[in-house]
Amino acid sequence: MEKKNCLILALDVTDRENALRIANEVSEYVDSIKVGYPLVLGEGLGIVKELAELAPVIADFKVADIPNTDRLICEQVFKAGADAVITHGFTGRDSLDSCVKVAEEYGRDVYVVTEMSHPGGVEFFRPVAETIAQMAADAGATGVVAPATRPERVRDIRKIIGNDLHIISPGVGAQGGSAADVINAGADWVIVGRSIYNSDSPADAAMKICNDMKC
Ligand SMILES: O=C1C[C@H](C(=O)O)N([C@@H]2O[C@H](COP(=O)(O)O)[C@@H](O)[C@H]2O)C(=O)N1
Repeated sequence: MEKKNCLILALDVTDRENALRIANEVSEYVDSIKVGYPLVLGEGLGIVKELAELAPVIADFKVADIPNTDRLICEQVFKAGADAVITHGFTGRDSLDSCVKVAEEYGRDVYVVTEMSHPGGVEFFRPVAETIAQMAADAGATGVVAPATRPERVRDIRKIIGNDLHIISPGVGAQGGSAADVINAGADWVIVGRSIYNSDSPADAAMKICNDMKC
């Protein structure tokens, strides 16, 4: 993913028409579009290829199964046209290796969740987030997901993974995180959904976030 504006749109709408409208409106401001279960369950995996015409697509399926099932999921994700996949790390090194292997076969990217951004993210992820981050680095993942709601955790995780891996950071706006603060803490991109797609002007909302970050 080329870094231009440091902004990833989390397109968590559930209908194709709205998704394509918003994606077209903000495409000049976003480096990537993250698509997850809400849109894919609503419209099918075909939406990935349509959106990939506008920007690289990150498939956020939080892949978290045994290695063989992870392999099958990642193969479908990349065949559908996604440039990257988001996986969990708590399922262990063998499952992550399976995702990374498929990504390497397709020349695509893998991002690993370390600590989630919502309040519950500290209950079980907090104690293992650094271990998962180190595993992601050791396994050759492209990067990790770390919480914009806790910029200090992004600093901690950056110390673990060094500067070779990317940090993509959700939790800006609707969850209370600041785009500028988390970029200053070491994130490479922020992931923003509701503050953009629920705005009366998604393009203006995206532009303002980009201006705030000055990345
Ligand atoms: O810890 C995580 C992991 C996960 C992710 O990015 O992998 N996300 C996703 O990031 C987006 C934030 O949306 P909004 O809150 O701006 O509307 C949503 O698509 C969430 O599913 C998090 O919010 N926190």
